[in-house]
Amino acid sequence: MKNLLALSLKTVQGELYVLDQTLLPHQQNWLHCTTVAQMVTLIQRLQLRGAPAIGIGASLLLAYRATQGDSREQLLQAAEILRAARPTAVNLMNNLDSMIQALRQADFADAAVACAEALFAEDVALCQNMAEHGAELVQPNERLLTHCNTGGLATAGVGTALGVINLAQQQGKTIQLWVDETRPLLQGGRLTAWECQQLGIPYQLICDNMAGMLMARGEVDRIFVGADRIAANGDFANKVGTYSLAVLAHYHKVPFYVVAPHTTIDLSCPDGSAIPIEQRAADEIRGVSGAFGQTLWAPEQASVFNPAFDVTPASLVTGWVLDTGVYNQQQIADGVLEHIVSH
Ligand SMILES: CSC[C@H]1O[C@H](OP(=O)(O)O)[C@H](O)[C@@H]1O
Repeated sequence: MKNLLALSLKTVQGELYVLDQTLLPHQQNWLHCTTVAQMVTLIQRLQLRGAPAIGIGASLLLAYRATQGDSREQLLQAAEILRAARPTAVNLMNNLDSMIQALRQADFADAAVACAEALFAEDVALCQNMAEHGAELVQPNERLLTHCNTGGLATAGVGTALGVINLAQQQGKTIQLWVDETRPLLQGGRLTAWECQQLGIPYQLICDNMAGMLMARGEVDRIFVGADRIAANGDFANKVGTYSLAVLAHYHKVPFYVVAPHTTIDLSCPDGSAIPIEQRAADEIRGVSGAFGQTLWAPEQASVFNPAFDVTPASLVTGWVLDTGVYNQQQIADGVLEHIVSH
């Protein structure tokens, strides 16, 4: 395997390493990943997270196993196990389906390595294309808002929504960014804040429940979020809290954009109701770290509802920023997503 370098993934002399995102921003700990079970755990614990990144990480692990002499049958079984690691982000399934096709070739080991490397390179290019299309929407001095983490940590390239925001900043548009902390795992407060500090993006961290009052005060000009799966009608699943943001944006007439590569589109989902939503452990919500280093716990007996994602209907979306361009509701209703996926 080639040496590959992304913010949360790298291959060095044929070995695969994953940056443990649960320890960011305070520790940068690269984990050497050699087994399927290890990769499944990394994905399920969100040590490796972000729709594109988990698809690429799983594919690179499969390619690594191929270089270690695993048989085609072992690799096909591994692909099915990896494919089921998390249920919502369709990039995982799409990428592994490409790997499964490669494993059906006669020279399956070389084909698997080539496929994983191609998926990595593809995502780098898709991220750049999304950034360029999306940054054109941003006007100078706008106050932008984003939810969760959609930067380099979540992809192989510059990111999706945060890639758009970063390029607008690089173009000298002097934007400001409101960063939703994104309860319960603080992908915004820990990861987007960390990326913004490295990128020099001026940001202010807010609790998710503050976005509404900022919009009411006219302090949000445009919102960019990512996606884990986009249905054929343009509905999409993204980190929980996205739907609430979209409703508030609609009410306050704030332009609301979803940014995703075409590898996030799933035409087998006719609308958002068909998107499987991952349910996660109760303790992710029951436990909150206090300001003095202690953990504040809700009652152990507390019954908890902890969906990792929610679904935003296309009717609340101003535009879809994809690697192929920016699309409005009419274009989505006219079936542009099917055209994009089939070409
Ligand atoms: C470009 S990442 C897309 C998406 O993935 C994140 O979910 P998670 O942190 O659970 O992997 C979040 O929904 C991002 O918007």
